Amino acid sequence: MALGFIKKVFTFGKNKPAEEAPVEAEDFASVLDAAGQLNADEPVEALPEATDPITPEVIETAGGPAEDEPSAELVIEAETEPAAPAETMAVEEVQEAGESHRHPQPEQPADVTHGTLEQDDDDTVTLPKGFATASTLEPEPEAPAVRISWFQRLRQGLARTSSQLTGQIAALFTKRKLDEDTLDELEDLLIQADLGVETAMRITGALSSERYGKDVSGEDVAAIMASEITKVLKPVAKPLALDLSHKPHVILVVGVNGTGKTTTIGKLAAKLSGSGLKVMLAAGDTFRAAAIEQLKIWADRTGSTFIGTKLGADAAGLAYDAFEKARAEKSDVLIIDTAGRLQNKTELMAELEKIVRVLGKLDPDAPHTVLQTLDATTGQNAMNQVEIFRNIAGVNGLIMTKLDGTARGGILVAIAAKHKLPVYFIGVGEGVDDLEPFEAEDFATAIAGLPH
Ligand SMILES: Nc1nc2c(ncn2[C@@H]2O[C@H](COP(=O)(O)OP(=O)(O)OP(=O)(O)O)[C@@H](O)[C@H]2O)c(=O)[nH]1
Repeated sequence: MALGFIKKVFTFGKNKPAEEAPVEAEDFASVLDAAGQLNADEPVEALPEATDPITPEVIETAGGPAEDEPSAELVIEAETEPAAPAETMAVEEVQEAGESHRHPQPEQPADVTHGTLEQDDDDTVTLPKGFATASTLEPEPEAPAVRISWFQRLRQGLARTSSQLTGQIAALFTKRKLDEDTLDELEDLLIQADLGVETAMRITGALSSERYGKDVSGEDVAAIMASEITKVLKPVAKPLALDLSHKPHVILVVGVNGTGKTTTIGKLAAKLSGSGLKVMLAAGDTFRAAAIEQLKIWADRTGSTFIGTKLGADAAGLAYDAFEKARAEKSDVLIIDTAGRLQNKTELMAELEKIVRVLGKLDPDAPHTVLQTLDATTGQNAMNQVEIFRNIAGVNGLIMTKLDGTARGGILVAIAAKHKLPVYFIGVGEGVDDLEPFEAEDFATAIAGLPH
């Protein structure tokens, strides 16, 4: 099916199996330390300066309201389990030496099927698990070994959040009948765990209607909590829909500095390029040399094309140049990194608005996805950040990072309840494969400390 005639849409997520790595581990080792971070001693080649395609003083409203639902024409098709990006293996190898918290890529069962996407030149692209093309609504086949392995990692990541919560709940419900006092105390606990007032009330309401006046155990509460949290999360747990008829589908990544933008872009690029898609990464955070260099390293290690500019250059100009270059080179996906200096909100707003506006000059629908990264460890701040970036840049999807090792994972539930924006992926580590599609039930079960 030629892309020129049929709008190809596929969705994106889930883990991939490991396979051969054509890139040598030492290629990464030379520029990255064991945590996958930039080795400052390693030089990065000089970058061309971007031109400014528009006059900066004309500031229009950017983005528009965030969309809660992807377009109805985004249809999902059966998919197959793809080959893992080569970089995944190489990074694992690099990490083996020094990082005990890294998890090996799970073994892929032999019977997992593959998603394919025919390109213009009749080449067939094998999509990673979690991607789909447009001609079928078939659910993706289960891959039990991968799911179990992923759930264990998720539980491990959310252990601090769940053990704090379940420990307090268990203490509260030791030999107590469910009455108004215990319900009030439970509500306070749930709110303190960052789950949000709305979800806390949902849980106590459900518990009250099922068990009022009866003996209640911590396990009973956990089961009801998991069920109610699943209901809150299900509507936002969506795959990232890519419309490849755009060539490139432009993803603008926004968020406060340090929330994991660059790392997440690298992880996404690894998934996409690993499935055979042509990916370009644009270093739109022109304020920090390290951010530019870090993105270049991610481009190299994921086999993506890199475009950057000089420090302090116009980010919108870079975005414009990147879009033109990605188009000329027929890239499938262009991912643009941005600065996230909330310290100067006016400047940040002007910059992001301008990026959105110049991209719109080349394609009125661009950026096709505006993705915000949120750092789970910041708790309620993450909630406020969605408010801000949604207004500034028209955020229409979220990725929550650093869910590993935080006691504040509950904030994802509060954000889902309030903003109702799709949550595409969650980050549970710094490694290239530590990004997983967001699954409502898995997350709710893990946070409630229940077995899968
Ligand atoms: N533990 C953990 N660390 C993460 C995760 N995602 C990103 N990080 C780390 O968070 C730090 C900041 O990540 P960056 O990708 O540089 O964040 P950024 O938003 O691009 O920040 P700036 O470059 O300052 O704009 C790095 O040390 C990452 O390795 C995650 O899911 N878990």
